[in-house]
Amino acid sequence: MHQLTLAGIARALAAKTFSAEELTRTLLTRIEQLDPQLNAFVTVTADQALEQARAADARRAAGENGPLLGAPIAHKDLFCTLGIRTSCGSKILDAFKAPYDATVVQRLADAGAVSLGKLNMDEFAMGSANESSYYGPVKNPWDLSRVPGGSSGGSAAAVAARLLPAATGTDTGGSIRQPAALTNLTGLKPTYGRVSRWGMIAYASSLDQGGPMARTAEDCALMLGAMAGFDPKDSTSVDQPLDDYLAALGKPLNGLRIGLPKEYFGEGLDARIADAVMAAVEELKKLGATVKDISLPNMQHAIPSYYVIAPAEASSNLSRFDGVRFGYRCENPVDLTDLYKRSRAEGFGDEVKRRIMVGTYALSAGYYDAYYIKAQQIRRLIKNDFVSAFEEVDVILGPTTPNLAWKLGEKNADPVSAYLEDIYTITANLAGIPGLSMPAGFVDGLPVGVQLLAPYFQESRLLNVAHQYQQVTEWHKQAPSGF
Ligand SMILES: NC(=O)C[C@H](N)C(=O)O
Repeated sequence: MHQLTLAGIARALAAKTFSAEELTRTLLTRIEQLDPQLNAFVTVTADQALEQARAADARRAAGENGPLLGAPIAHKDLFCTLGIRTSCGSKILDAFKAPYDATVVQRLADAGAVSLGKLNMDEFAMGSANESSYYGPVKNPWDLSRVPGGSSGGSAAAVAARLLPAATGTDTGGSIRQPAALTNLTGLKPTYGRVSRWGMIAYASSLDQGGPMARTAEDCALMLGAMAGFDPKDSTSVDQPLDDYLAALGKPLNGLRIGLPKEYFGEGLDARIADAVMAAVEELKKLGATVKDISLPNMQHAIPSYYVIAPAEASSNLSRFDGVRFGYRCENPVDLTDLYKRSRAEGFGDEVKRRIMVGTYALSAGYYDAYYIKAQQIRRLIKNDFVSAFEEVDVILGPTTPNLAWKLGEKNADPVSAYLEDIYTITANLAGIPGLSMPAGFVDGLPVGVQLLAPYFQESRLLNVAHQYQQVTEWHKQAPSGF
Protein backbone atom coordinates (compact mmCIF):
# COMPACT_ATOMS: atom_id res chain seq x y z
CA MET A 1 0.00 0.00 0.00
CA HIS A 2 2.77 2.43 0.96
CA GLN A 3 4.43 2.10 -2.47
CA LEU A 4 1.41 3.57 -4.24
CA THR A 5 1.44 7.05 -5.71
CA LEU A 6 -1.42 9.47 -5.08
CA ALA A 7 -2.87 8.56 -8.48
CA GLY A 8 -2.59 4.85 -7.61
CA ILE A 9 -4.24 5.46 -4.25
CA ALA A 10 -7.09 7.34 -5.94
CA ARG A 11 -7.73 4.34 -8.20
CA ALA A 12 -7.51 1.84 -5.31
CA LEU A 13 -9.85 3.89 -3.12
CA ALA A 14 -12.33 4.26 -5.98
CA ALA A 15 -12.17 0.49 -6.62
CA LYS A 16 -12.65 -0.12 -2.87
CA THR A 17 -9.43 -2.19 -2.74
CA PHE A 18 -8.96 -0.66 0.70
CA SER A 19 -10.53 2.17 2.66
CA ALA A 20 -8.99 5.52 3.58
CA GLU A 21 -9.04 4.40 7.20
CA GLU A 22 -7.07 1.22 6.44
CA LEU A 23 -4.55 3.18 4.41
CA THR A 24 -4.18 5.78 7.15
CA ARG A 25 -3.59 3.08 9.79
CA THR A 26 -0.95 1.42 7.61
CA LEU A 27 0.95 4.67 7.11
CA LEU A 28 0.67 5.69 10.77
CA THR A 29 2.27 2.35 11.67
CA ARG A 30 5.05 2.93 9.16
CA ILE A 31 5.66 6.40 10.55
CA GLU A 32 5.86 4.98 14.06
CA GLN A 33 8.32 2.27 12.99
CA LEU A 34 10.51 4.13 10.54
CA ASP A 35 10.44 7.84 11.35
CA PRO A 36 12.78 7.52 14.35
CA GLN A 37 15.55 6.87 11.77
CA LEU A 38 14.64 9.97 9.76
CA ASN A 39 13.19 12.55 12.17
CA ALA A 40 10.90 13.80 9.39
CA PHE A 41 7.88 14.49 11.62
CA VAL A 42 7.64 17.16 14.30
CA THR A 43 4.05 16.20 15.16
CA VAL A 44 2.00 13.16 14.15
CA THR A 45 -1.73 13.85 14.31
CA ALA A 46 -2.98 10.25 14.43
CA ASP A 47 -6.41 10.87 15.96
CA GLN A 48 -7.25 13.72 13.64
CA ALA A 49 -5.99 11.72 10.65
CA LEU A 50 -8.23 8.76 11.48
CA GLU A 51 -11.16 11.10 11.91
CA GLN A 52 -10.47 12.71 8.51
CA ALA A 53 -10.05 9.25 6.94
CA ARG A 54 -13.39 8.04 8.28
CA ALA A 55 -15.02 11.24 7.04
CA ALA A 56 -13.47 10.66 3.58
CA ASP A 57 -14.78 7.09 3.55
CA ALA A 58 -18.24 8.39 4.45
CA ARG A 59 -18.11 11.00 1.67
CA ARG A 60 -17.14 8.27 -0.79
CA ALA A 61 -19.94 5.99 0.43
CA ALA A 62 -22.28 8.91 -0.23
CA GLY A 63 -21.16 9.01 -3.87
CA GLU A 64 -18.27 11.51 -3.92
CA ASN A 65 -15.16 10.53 -5.89
CA GLY A 66 -12.56 13.34 -5.94
CA PRO A 67 -8.94 12.40 -6.73
CA LEU A 68 -7.70 13.43 -3.26
CA LEU A 69 -10.61 12.03 -1.27
CA GLY A 70 -8.90 9.94 1.42
CA ALA A 71 -5.38 10.69 0.14
CA PRO A 72 -2.76 10.80 2.91
CA ILE A 73 -0.50 13.83 3.03
CA ALA A 74 1.31 15.97 5.63
CA HIS A 75 2.27 19.61 5.88
CA LYS A 76 5.56 21.38 6.29
CA ASP A 77 5.41 22.77 9.81
CA LEU A 78 5.06 26.38 8.70
CA PHE A 79 1.52 25.99 7.39
CA CYS A 80 -0.81 27.03 10.19
CA THR A 81 -3.06 24.22 11.38
CA LEU A 82 -5.97 24.98 13.69
CA GLY A 83 -5.32 23.78 17.23
CA ILE A 84 -2.16 21.90 16.22
CA ARG A 85 1.38 23.02 16.95
CA THR A 86 2.89 25.05 14.09
CA SER A 87 6.55 25.34 15.09
CA CYS A 88 8.32 26.54 11.94
CA GLY A 89 11.17 24.37 13.23
CA SER A 90 11.86 26.91 15.96
CA LYS A 91 12.01 26.89 19.75
CA ILE A 92 10.30 30.27 19.69
CA LEU A 93 7.12 28.64 18.28
CA ASP A 94 7.46 25.27 19.99
CA ALA A 95 4.30 25.87 22.01
CA PHE A 96 2.40 27.80 19.33
CA LYS A 97 -0.94 26.35 18.33
CA ALA A 98 -2.32 28.14 15.32
CA PRO A 99 -5.79 29.64 15.74
CA TYR A 100 -6.73 28.93 12.10
CA ASP A 101 -5.89 26.78 9.09
CA ALA A 102 -3.72 28.11 6.26
CA THR A 103 -5.59 28.38 2.95
CA VAL A 104 -3.49 25.52 1.53
CA VAL A 105 -4.34 23.32 4.52
CA GLN A 106 -8.01 24.21 4.20
CA ARG A 107 -8.14 23.55 0.47
CA LEU A 108 -6.49 20.14 0.73
CA ALA A 109 -8.79 19.21 3.63
CA ASP A 110 -11.83 20.30 1.61
CA ALA A 111 -10.64 18.06 -1.25
CA GLY A 112 -10.73 15.19 1.26
CA ALA A 113 -6.98 14.78 1.88
CA VAL A 114 -6.04 13.23 5.21
CA SER A 115 -3.25 15.05 7.05
CA LEU A 116 -1.01 12.72 9.07
CA GLY A 117 0.90 15.54 10.75
CA LYS A 118 3.49 18.29 10.55
CA LEU A 119 6.89 17.88 8.96
CA ASN A 120 10.31 18.95 10.14
CA MET A 121 12.08 21.83 8.41
CA ASP A 122 14.96 24.24 8.77
CA GLU A 123 14.19 26.87 11.39
CA PHE A 124 11.99 29.51 9.70
CA ALA A 125 12.88 27.81 6.38
CA MET A 126 16.43 29.12 6.55
CA GLY A 127 18.75 26.42 5.30
CA SER A 128 19.54 23.89 2.62
CA ALA A 129 20.21 20.86 4.79
CA ASN A 130 17.44 20.70 7.39
CA GLU A 131 20.05 20.89 10.11
CA SER A 132 18.93 24.19 11.65
CA SER A 133 15.69 22.76 13.07
CA TYR A 134 15.07 23.04 16.81
CA TYR A 135 13.86 19.42 16.55
CA GLY A 136 17.17 18.13 15.21
CA PRO A 137 18.36 17.29 11.73
CA VAL A 138 16.38 15.21 9.23
CA LYS A 139 18.23 12.26 7.67
CA ASN A 140 18.23 11.40 3.98
CA PRO A 141 16.61 7.96 3.48
CA TRP A 142 19.08 7.25 0.64
CA ASP A 143 21.95 7.46 3.12
CA LEU A 144 21.17 8.16 6.75
CA SER A 145 24.54 9.85 7.27
CA ARG A 146 23.60 12.53 4.73
CA VAL A 147 21.29 15.57 4.66
CA PRO A 148 17.98 15.46 2.76
CA GLY A 149 18.31 19.07 1.63
CA GLY A 150 16.26 21.93 2.98
CA SER A 151 14.36 23.71 4.05
CA SER A 152 11.50 21.27 3.28
CA GLY A 153 13.70 18.36 4.39
CA GLY A 154 11.05 16.61 6.48
CA SER A 155 8.60 16.67 3.57
CA ALA A 156 11.28 15.25 1.26
CA ALA A 157 12.47 12.50 3.60
CA ALA A 158 8.93 11.37 4.50
CA VAL A 159 7.79 11.10 0.87
CA ALA A 160 11.05 9.51 -0.35
CA ALA A 161 10.87 6.91 2.46
CA ARG A 162 7.30 6.01 1.49
CA LEU A 163 5.83 7.20 4.77
CA LEU A 164 3.52 9.33 2.61
CA PRO A 165 2.82 9.67 -1.11
CA ALA A 166 2.95 13.49 -1.08
CA ALA A 167 3.48 16.50 1.14
CA THR A 168 3.37 20.26 1.04
CA GLY A 169 6.56 22.27 0.99
CA THR A 170 7.54 25.90 0.52
CA ASP A 171 10.25 27.38 -1.64
CA THR A 172 11.86 30.77 -0.98
CA GLY A 173 15.17 30.03 -2.68
CA GLY A 174 14.92 26.36 -3.59
CA SER A 175 13.39 24.75 -0.52
CA ILE A 176 11.06 22.48 -2.54
CA ARG A 177 13.28 21.75 -5.53
CA GLN A 178 16.62 21.19 -3.80
CA PRO A 179 15.39 18.62 -1.23
CA ALA A 180 13.35 16.97 -4.02
CA ALA A 181 16.57 16.61 -6.04
CA LEU A 182 18.52 15.20 -3.10
CA THR A 183 15.86 12.57 -2.28
CA ASN A 184 14.65 11.50 -5.77
CA LEU A 185 11.31 13.33 -5.74
CA THR A 186 9.40 15.58 -8.08
CA GLY A 187 8.85 19.00 -6.52
CA LEU A 188 7.21 22.09 -7.96
CA LYS A 189 7.61 25.73 -6.98
CA PRO A 190 4.68 27.51 -8.61
CA THR A 191 4.70 31.05 -9.99
CA TYR A 192 4.75 33.65 -7.21
CA GLY A 193 1.10 34.37 -6.45
CA ARG A 194 -0.28 31.07 -7.77
CA VAL A 195 -0.63 29.42 -4.33
CA SER A 196 -1.97 31.41 -1.38
CA ARG A 197 0.52 32.40 1.31
CA TRP A 198 -2.24 33.03 3.83
CA GLY A 199 -1.42 31.08 6.98
CA MET A 200 2.12 30.29 5.83
CA ILE A 201 4.55 31.68 8.39
CA ALA A 202 6.47 34.32 6.47
CA TYR A 203 10.20 34.13 5.85
CA ALA A 204 10.79 36.42 2.83
CA SER A 205 7.36 37.45 1.65
CA SER A 206 8.28 38.52 -1.88
CA LEU A 207 9.89 35.12 -2.56
CA ASP A 208 7.93 32.55 -0.48
CA GLN A 209 5.70 30.16 -2.40
CA GLY A 210 4.06 26.90 -1.36
CA GLY A 211 3.97 23.87 -3.60
CA PRO A 212 3.73 20.09 -3.84
CA MET A 213 6.38 17.42 -3.29
CA ALA A 214 5.63 13.90 -4.50
CA ARG A 215 7.22 11.04 -6.37
CA THR A 216 5.71 11.79 -9.78
CA ALA A 217 4.71 14.80 -11.85
CA GLU A 218 1.20 13.38 -12.06
CA ASP A 219 0.93 13.48 -8.25
CA CYS A 220 2.26 17.05 -8.18
CA ALA A 221 -0.47 17.93 -10.70
CA LEU A 222 -3.10 16.40 -8.41
CA MET A 223 -1.78 18.32 -5.41
CA LEU A 224 -1.37 21.62 -7.24
CA GLY A 225 -4.91 21.43 -8.57
CA ALA A 226 -6.15 21.51 -4.99
CA MET A 227 -3.57 23.92 -3.55
CA ALA A 228 -3.55 26.65 -6.19
CA GLY A 229 -6.01 29.41 -6.96
CA PHE A 230 -6.96 32.95 -6.07
CA ASP A 231 -7.29 33.80 -2.39
CA PRO A 232 -8.61 37.24 -1.41
CA LYS A 233 -6.87 36.82 1.97
CA ASP A 234 -3.42 36.99 0.31
CA SER A 235 -2.83 40.38 -1.28
CA THR A 236 -0.24 38.92 -3.67
CA SER A 237 -2.48 36.07 -4.80
CA VAL A 238 -3.15 36.31 -8.53
CA ASP A 239 -6.70 36.16 -9.80
CA GLN A 240 -6.14 34.10 -12.90
CA PRO A 241 -7.95 30.87 -13.81
CA LEU A 242 -6.16 27.58 -13.11
CA ASP A 243 -5.04 25.30 -15.89
CA ASP A 244 -6.28 21.74 -15.91
CA TYR A 245 -2.96 20.32 -14.72
CA LEU A 246 -3.97 16.68 -15.18
CA ALA A 247 -5.27 17.19 -18.71
CA ALA A 248 -2.02 18.92 -19.72
CA LEU A 249 0.17 15.93 -18.72
CA GLY A 250 -0.55 13.92 -21.85
CA LYS A 251 0.53 16.46 -24.46
CA PRO A 252 3.33 15.12 -26.72
CA LEU A 253 6.64 17.00 -26.56
CA ASN A 254 7.08 17.33 -30.33
CA GLY A 255 8.63 20.67 -31.08
CA LEU A 256 9.27 21.61 -27.44
CA ARG A 257 12.15 24.11 -27.39
CA ILE A 258 14.53 23.52 -24.48
CA GLY A 259 17.10 26.16 -23.51
CA LEU A 260 20.35 25.12 -21.85
CA PRO A 261 21.91 28.14 -20.12
CA LYS A 262 25.68 28.03 -20.27
CA GLU A 263 25.83 29.53 -16.77
CA TYR A 264 24.15 26.38 -15.40
CA PHE A 265 26.93 24.12 -16.60
CA GLY A 266 29.96 26.10 -15.47
CA GLU A 267 32.39 25.99 -12.59
CA GLY A 268 31.25 24.33 -9.36
CA LEU A 269 28.99 21.74 -10.97
CA ASP A 270 29.81 18.10 -10.16
CA ALA A 271 30.71 16.60 -13.58
CA ARG A 272 28.75 13.45 -12.78
CA ILE A 273 25.61 15.54 -12.25
CA ALA A 274 26.27 17.31 -15.56
CA ASP A 275 26.41 13.90 -17.29
CA ALA A 276 23.07 12.82 -15.78
CA VAL A 277 21.49 16.12 -16.83
CA MET A 278 22.73 15.73 -20.41
CA ALA A 279 21.40 12.16 -20.49
CA ALA A 280 17.97 13.56 -19.55
CA VAL A 281 18.29 16.07 -22.41
CA GLU A 282 18.92 13.15 -24.81
CA GLU A 283 15.74 11.41 -23.58
CA LEU A 284 13.73 14.57 -24.14
CA LYS A 285 15.17 14.91 -27.64
CA LYS A 286 13.96 11.38 -28.39
CA LEU A 287 10.51 12.60 -27.35
CA GLY A 288 10.67 15.33 -29.97
CA ALA A 289 12.24 18.25 -28.12
CA THR A 290 14.84 20.51 -29.69
CA VAL A 291 17.73 22.07 -27.79
CA LYS A 292 19.27 25.52 -27.91
CA ASP A 293 22.19 27.02 -25.99
CA ILE A 294 21.18 30.19 -24.19
CA SER A 295 22.63 32.61 -21.65
CA LEU A 296 21.34 34.08 -18.40
CA PRO A 297 24.13 36.63 -17.98
CA ASN A 298 23.19 37.95 -14.54
CA MET A 299 23.03 34.61 -12.81
CA GLN A 300 26.37 35.14 -11.09
CA HIS A 301 24.77 37.94 -9.07
CA ALA A 302 21.84 35.85 -7.88
CA ILE A 303 23.29 34.51 -4.62
CA PRO A 304 24.55 37.87 -3.32
CA SER A 305 21.26 39.50 -4.29
CA TYR A 306 19.12 36.77 -2.68
CA TYR A 307 21.18 36.74 0.51
CA VAL A 308 20.48 40.46 0.94
CA ILE A 309 16.78 40.47 0.00
CA ALA A 310 15.75 37.32 1.87
CA PRO A 311 17.43 38.27 5.18
CA ALA A 312 16.16 41.86 4.84
CA GLU A 313 12.56 40.66 4.55
CA ALA A 314 13.15 38.07 7.26
CA SER A 315 14.48 40.66 9.70
CA SER A 316 11.23 42.57 9.29
CA ASN A 317 8.90 39.54 9.33
CA LEU A 318 10.55 38.00 12.37
CA SER A 319 10.29 41.18 14.44
CA ARG A 320 6.81 39.99 15.48
CA PHE A 321 8.37 37.21 17.57
CA ASP A 322 9.08 39.36 20.58
CA GLY A 323 8.05 37.25 23.56
CA VAL A 324 4.90 39.31 23.98
CA ARG A 325 2.57 38.37 21.17
CA PHE A 326 3.86 35.02 19.97
CA GLY A 327 5.58 31.97 21.32
CA TYR A 328 8.46 31.60 23.70
CA ARG A 329 8.94 34.07 26.56
CA CYS A 330 12.09 34.14 28.69
CA GLU A 331 11.91 33.52 32.45
CA ASN A 332 11.76 36.45 34.90
CA PRO A 333 12.47 39.43 32.65
CA VAL A 334 13.60 42.50 34.58
CA ASP A 335 11.96 44.94 32.17
CA LEU A 336 10.49 45.11 28.66
CA THR A 337 13.82 45.43 26.89
CA ASP A 338 15.16 42.45 28.77
CA LEU A 339 12.01 40.52 27.81
CA TYR A 340 12.50 41.27 24.10
CA LYS A 341 16.21 40.63 24.16
CA ARG A 342 16.27 37.39 26.05
CA SER A 343 13.12 35.91 24.49
CA ARG A 344 14.65 36.40 21.05
CA ALA A 345 18.19 35.40 22.08
CA GLU A 346 16.94 32.20 23.70
CA GLY A 347 14.18 31.46 21.19
CA PHE A 348 15.99 31.79 17.84
CA GLY A 349 18.79 29.52 16.62
CA ASP A 350 22.14 30.61 15.16
CA GLU A 351 21.22 30.69 11.45
CA VAL A 352 18.08 32.74 12.12
CA LYS A 353 20.06 35.21 14.22
CA ARG A 354 22.72 35.48 11.52
CA ARG A 355 20.08 36.38 8.93
CA ILE A 356 18.26 38.83 11.18
CA MET A 357 21.57 40.63 11.73
CA VAL A 358 22.47 40.62 8.03
CA GLY A 359 18.99 41.81 7.09
CA THR A 360 18.85 44.53 9.71
CA TYR A 361 22.23 45.79 8.56
CA ALA A 362 21.20 45.79 4.90
CA LEU A 363 18.09 47.81 5.71
CA SER A 364 19.71 50.33 8.03
CA ALA A 365 20.10 53.98 7.05
CA GLY A 366 23.20 54.50 4.98
CA TYR A 367 23.40 50.88 3.82
CA TYR A 368 19.90 50.54 2.38
CA ASP A 369 20.86 52.07 -0.97
CA ALA A 370 24.16 50.24 -1.18
CA TYR A 371 22.80 46.78 -0.44
CA TYR A 372 19.02 46.46 -0.49
CA ILE A 373 18.28 48.74 -3.44
CA LYS A 374 21.23 47.31 -5.37
CA ALA A 375 19.97 43.78 -4.74
CA GLN A 376 16.51 44.75 -5.99
CA GLN A 377 18.03 46.21 -9.14
CA ILE A 378 19.90 42.96 -9.77
CA ARG A 379 16.66 41.12 -9.21
CA ARG A 380 15.09 43.04 -12.07
CA LEU A 381 18.04 42.19 -14.35
CA ILE A 382 17.64 38.51 -13.51
CA LYS A 383 13.95 38.70 -14.31
CA ASN A 384 14.73 40.42 -17.63
CA ASP A 385 17.20 37.63 -18.50
CA PHE A 386 14.40 35.08 -18.15
CA VAL A 387 11.87 37.14 -20.06
CA SER A 388 14.22 37.43 -23.04
CA ALA A 389 15.28 33.76 -22.84
CA PHE A 390 11.66 32.69 -22.98
CA GLU A 391 11.23 34.55 -26.25
CA GLU A 392 13.33 31.79 -27.81
CA VAL A 393 12.60 28.67 -25.76
CA ASP A 394 9.64 27.05 -24.01
CA VAL A 395 11.50 25.67 -21.00
CA ILE A 396 14.93 26.13 -19.50
CA LEU A 397 16.73 23.02 -18.29
CA GLY A 398 19.72 22.46 -16.03
CA PRO A 399 20.84 20.75 -12.85
CA THR A 400 18.82 21.46 -9.69
CA THR A 401 21.90 21.40 -7.46
CA PRO A 402 25.64 21.62 -8.06
CA ASN A 403 26.38 18.74 -5.66
CA LEU A 404 24.93 15.51 -4.32
CA ALA A 405 23.52 15.22 -0.79
CA TRP A 406 26.36 16.00 1.60
CA LYS A 407 27.26 14.51 4.97
CA LEU A 408 25.45 15.77 8.04
CA GLY A 409 27.48 18.56 9.58
CA GLU A 410 29.79 18.93 6.57
CA LYS A 411 28.85 22.50 5.70
CA ASN A 412 28.00 23.80 9.16
CA ALA A 413 31.27 25.59 9.79
CA ASP A 414 30.89 27.65 6.62
CA PRO A 415 27.36 28.95 5.99
CA VAL A 416 28.35 30.43 2.62
CA SER A 417 29.21 26.96 1.29
CA ALA A 418 25.59 25.98 2.00
CA TYR A 419 24.28 29.22 0.42
CA LEU A 420 26.16 28.29 -2.76
CA GLU A 421 24.06 25.12 -3.07
CA ASP A 422 21.13 27.40 -4.00
CA ILE A 423 22.89 28.74 -7.07
CA TYR A 424 20.56 27.17 -9.65
CA THR A 425 17.30 27.51 -7.75
CA ILE A 426 17.14 31.03 -6.35
CA THR A 427 16.89 32.80 -9.71
CA ALA A 428 13.37 31.41 -10.18
CA ASN A 429 12.32 32.92 -6.85
CA LEU A 430 13.92 36.27 -7.63
CA ALA A 431 12.10 36.36 -10.97
CA GLY A 432 8.89 34.77 -9.64
CA ILE A 433 8.75 32.11 -12.38
CA PRO A 434 7.77 28.48 -11.76
CA GLY A 435 10.37 25.72 -11.41
CA LEU A 436 10.30 21.96 -11.05
CA SER A 437 12.87 19.36 -10.06
CA MET A 438 12.54 15.78 -11.28
CA PRO A 439 14.61 12.63 -10.69
CA ALA A 440 17.19 12.04 -13.40
CA GLY A 441 19.57 9.35 -12.18
CA PHE A 442 22.02 8.38 -9.46
CA VAL A 443 25.67 8.93 -8.68
CA ASP A 444 27.18 6.60 -6.07
CA GLY A 445 23.65 5.61 -5.03
CA LEU A 446 22.60 9.22 -4.45
CA PRO A 447 19.79 10.89 -6.46
CA VAL A 448 20.37 13.59 -9.08
CA GLY A 449 17.69 16.15 -9.97
CA VAL A 450 17.06 18.00 -13.21
CA GLN A 451 15.46 21.42 -12.96
CA LEU A 452 12.96 22.77 -15.49
CA LEU A 453 11.94 26.44 -15.52
CA ALA A 454 9.05 27.96 -17.45
CA PRO A 455 7.43 31.36 -18.06
CA TYR A 456 4.95 32.80 -15.58
CA PHE A 457 1.92 30.58 -14.89
CA GLN A 458 3.21 27.74 -17.10
CA GLU A 459 3.12 25.14 -14.31
CA SER A 460 1.22 22.86 -16.65
CA ARG A 461 4.10 22.93 -19.14
CA LEU A 462 6.59 21.90 -16.44
CA LEU A 463 4.34 19.09 -15.25
CA ASN A 464 3.76 17.98 -18.85
CA VAL A 465 7.48 17.76 -19.65
CA ALA A 466 8.26 15.94 -16.40
CA HIS A 467 5.35 13.54 -16.87
CA GLN A 468 6.37 12.67 -20.43
CA TYR A 469 9.94 12.09 -19.24
CA GLN A 470 8.63 9.87 -16.45
CA GLN A 471 6.72 7.76 -19.00
CA VAL A 472 10.02 6.69 -20.58
CA THR A 473 12.33 6.59 -17.54
CA GLU A 474 12.38 4.62 -14.30
CA TRP A 475 14.42 6.94 -12.05
CA HIS A 476 11.42 8.27 -10.15
CA LYS A 477 10.31 4.74 -9.29
CA GLN A 478 13.49 3.87 -7.38
CA ALA A 479 13.04 3.56 -3.63
CA PRO A 480 15.74 3.84 -0.98
CA SER A 481 16.62 0.45 0.52
CA GLY A 482 15.23 -0.16 3.99
CA PHE A 483 12.12 1.89 3.19
N1 LIG B 1 14.09 28.71 2.12
C1 LIG B 1 14.69 28.31 1.04
O1 LIG B 1 14.10 28.28 -0.02
C2 LIG B 1 16.07 27.78 1.18
C3 LIG B 1 17.24 28.64 1.05
N2 LIG B 1 18.36 27.77 1.07
C4 LIG B 1 17.36 29.63 2.20
O2 LIG B 1 17.94 29.27 3.18
O3 LIG B 1 16.91 30.73 2.12
